[in-house]
Amino acid sequence: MGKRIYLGNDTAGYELKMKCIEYLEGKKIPYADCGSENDPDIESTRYPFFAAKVAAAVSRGEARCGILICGTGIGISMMANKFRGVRAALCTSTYLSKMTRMHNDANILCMGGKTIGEWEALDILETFLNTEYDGGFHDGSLNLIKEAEEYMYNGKIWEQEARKISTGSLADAEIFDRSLG
Ligand SMILES: O=C(CO)[C@H](O)[C@H](O)COP(=O)(O)O
Repeated sequence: MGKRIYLGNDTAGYELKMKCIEYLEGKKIPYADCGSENDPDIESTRYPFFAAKVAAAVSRGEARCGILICGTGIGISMMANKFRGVRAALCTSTYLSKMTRMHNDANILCMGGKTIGEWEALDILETFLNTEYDGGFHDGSLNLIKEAEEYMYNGKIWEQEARKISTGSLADAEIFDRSLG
């Protein structure tokens, strides 16, 4: 069996996650449901726990990709992006879903259970799963993100390398330096 798609949600994302699971089952795509379950007897679940389960699996290379759903998709994407190697993208349209695969090689799709309808969400999901990363020019940008991760995790100085990757002029490099503070 190939790698599974990992799904996670909070209470507000539960219904849409179940629709995504129906879709995956219909297509016989293997998945792992990391919760939360919808238990009316407990208070609302907290999205960071479920984002962490999915993001850790993606970060370790155990998952094909992730799907995370909270009310808006915002909080759950914020948490997922704390994990090394995770590129979680909040998508509200099929266009964004296509672009984030082609340009960002996003490995977690985030959606808002309260902000989009079922059919739009499934179209976004299908596009996410069926769009390949373009590579080429975009590798340079992803390398900069990786360098920033090394800096955050290992304290490596990455500015010089980032400047080399930058194809811009000296003026661009100066703007880049300023943005690093
Ligand atoms: O969207 C979210 C985070 O970005 C959460 O789903 C939302 O904050 C949960 O709120 P509630 O428990 O009132 O549904």
